[in-house]
Amino acid sequence: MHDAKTTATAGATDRKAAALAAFKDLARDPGVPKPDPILVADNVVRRFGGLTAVEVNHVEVQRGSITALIGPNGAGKTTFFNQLTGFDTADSGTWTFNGRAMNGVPAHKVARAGMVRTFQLTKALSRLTVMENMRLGAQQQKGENFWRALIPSVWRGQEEEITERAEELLVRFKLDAKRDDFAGSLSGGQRKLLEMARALMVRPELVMLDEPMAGVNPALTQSLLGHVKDLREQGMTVLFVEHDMDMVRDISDWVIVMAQGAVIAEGPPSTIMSDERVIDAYLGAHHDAPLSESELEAQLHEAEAALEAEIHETGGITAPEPETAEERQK
Ligand SMILES: Nc1ncnc2c1ncn2[C@@H]1O[C@H](COP(=O)(O)OP(=O)(O)OP(=O)(O)O)[C@@H](O)[C@H]1O
Repeated sequence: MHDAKTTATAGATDRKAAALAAFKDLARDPGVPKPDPILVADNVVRRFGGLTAVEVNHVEVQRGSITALIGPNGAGKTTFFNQLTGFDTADSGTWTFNGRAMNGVPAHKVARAGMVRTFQLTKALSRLTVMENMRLGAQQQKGENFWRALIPSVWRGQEEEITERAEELLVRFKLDAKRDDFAGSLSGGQRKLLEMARALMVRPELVMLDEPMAGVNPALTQSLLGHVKDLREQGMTVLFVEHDMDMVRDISDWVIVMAQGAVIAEGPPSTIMSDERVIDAYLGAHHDAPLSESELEAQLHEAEAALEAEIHETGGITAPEPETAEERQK
């Protein structure tokens, strides 16, 4: 039965309710099948020398949900993200996004297919302005099309569309006043917002966030949480890695737990931390000391160098490729 109140708030409540309904009767087993998975991974293995960083037998991510991926330090969460999004090459394994095989697909094509990620250490290039970072989000995630770039009327139209989309997102993320500031002048939290806004330039279906709350001061916490919930309200699927259990409890519909490279448990956020397998994994884990300022800075430089190399490969920040349904299928 629909009364006036439920109708008035239908947009927000329906999405959350639909996500929760999808998980309602699921077993709490690792790899449990979901009613409508957008992402399905099988036997994904990544080794570094003698260390097996990832060994995921089977996992599914439910479409339209906010799913948290948690686990102790070194569990393989970021490495697993890297495999799925084409930023690193798995030793073996297969995975599909919307039913389409994605293993071996390079990062910009993964993004073009509608699956984007953000980074633990934000990759916002500090020597580019906020707007330039946004424009780069459209181009860099989509790759270059040499022939289209030769037809000025085509790319001029796209340039306008890209600028318009960037402006719209900057307003939504309250970064429009910073449009012409260097990304390097932003606070940690503002960089996280920029990273999320930049990922949305390609209108993704699945947004993968790597520790969206790390380094964010409390003043921006609620705003970031709101933006993540908003992604689901707009029909996107969210998979995020996070250590902050308050955030996990607050926003996720379902939690997947990794330890020592494998998925060891799944369940609702309200009870997952009382699962014995999860307690054992956290108690048995080696706890790293938090990174020092200089270690964080060094990692940021490394991430920027990697991104700069990537930009160099894809050829700068001009002449982005158009986005059409036909192009996305390629
Ligand atoms: N490029 C690499 N070379 C060698 N070992 C690596 C590399 N990347 C990750 N590892 C190792 O793989 C394991 C998994 O690391 P990963 O960063 O994926 O874990 P995580 O769950 O994301 O951890 P955290 O929560 O601390 O970010 C760790 O033991 C890590 O040291």
